[in-house]
Amino acid sequence: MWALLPLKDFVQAKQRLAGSLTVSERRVLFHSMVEDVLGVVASYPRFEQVVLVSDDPSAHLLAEHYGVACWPERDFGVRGLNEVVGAALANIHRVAPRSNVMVVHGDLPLLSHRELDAVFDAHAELLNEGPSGLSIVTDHYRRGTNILVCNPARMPKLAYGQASCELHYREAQCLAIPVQILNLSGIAQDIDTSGDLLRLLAMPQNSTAQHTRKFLQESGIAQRLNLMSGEVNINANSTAVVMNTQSAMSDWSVL
Ligand SMILES: Nc1nc2c(ncn2[C@@H]2O[C@H](COP(=O)(O)OP(=O)(O)OP(=O)(O)O)[C@@H](O)[C@H]2O)c(=O)[nH]1
Ligand SMILES: O=C(O)[C@H](O)COP(=O)(O)O
Repeated sequence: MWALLPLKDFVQAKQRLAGSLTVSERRVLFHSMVEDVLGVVASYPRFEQVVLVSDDPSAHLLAEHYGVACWPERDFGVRGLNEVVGAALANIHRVAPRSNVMVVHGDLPLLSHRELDAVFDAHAELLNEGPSGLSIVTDHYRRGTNILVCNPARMPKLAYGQASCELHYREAQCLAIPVQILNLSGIAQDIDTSGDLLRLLAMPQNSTAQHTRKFLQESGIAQRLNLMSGEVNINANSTAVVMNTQSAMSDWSVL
């Protein structure tokens, strides 16, 4: 099994956090999450090869540091996550035609060897049904595809974006490729929004997400987000009071 990590330009990453984090905070946050993911993936003994696909110089430095490969995205001559992952899978198929590939996203700081074991074991079981299979590890909302395990020789058209879990699942079914959706709590917790960051910060500390937690604490982002979420609650409470007042007033007018 190969691991493939597509990483967009670090300054472009995590746009959905633009309302709460500055550009440079988003860049360092993404770097920290990628370090957490790479720490786990690069030391996982069941991967034959780990390869990043990115044009960002930071990705190339990280690859060197963790002793993994990094393919420049520009070499593929395509743009967009689906196209880049598709081209990289085709390349893996050329150099290692018998290998399956696990596509892992960079925003999964809670990834662990224990959960990778669970994905490997579940996928091996799926392959008892035939030579190809598709395993999707989805997110908390069962919408996204945080990890995809596939055989590049026989797989559905990639559909990362909105509701990709369902699209990947249905397309595999149409092509009669055995397919399964896996729920694993660490992998399910990708970091897209400030709510995701608050959930991560509220979790008991363990050996996962260490770079990410350290950055959030030392940068002051953790304190800032907690403060902001307190303010949101206060505002939500006052809105509730106003609504009660209004309904009380309408009761009065009815009387
Ligand atoms: N190499 C490469 N990786 C990509 C590209 N687009 C997304 N990715 C990576 O794919 C994974 C999922 O990314 P997205 O959810 O699309 O983007 P994101 O940066 O996590 O979040 P948003 O900017 O808020 O959408 C992350 O590891 C990204 O870095 C791309 O065009 N090229
Ligand atoms: O289709 C998907 O699952 C997304 O592109 C994955 O990434 P996100 O959950 O970070 O958006």
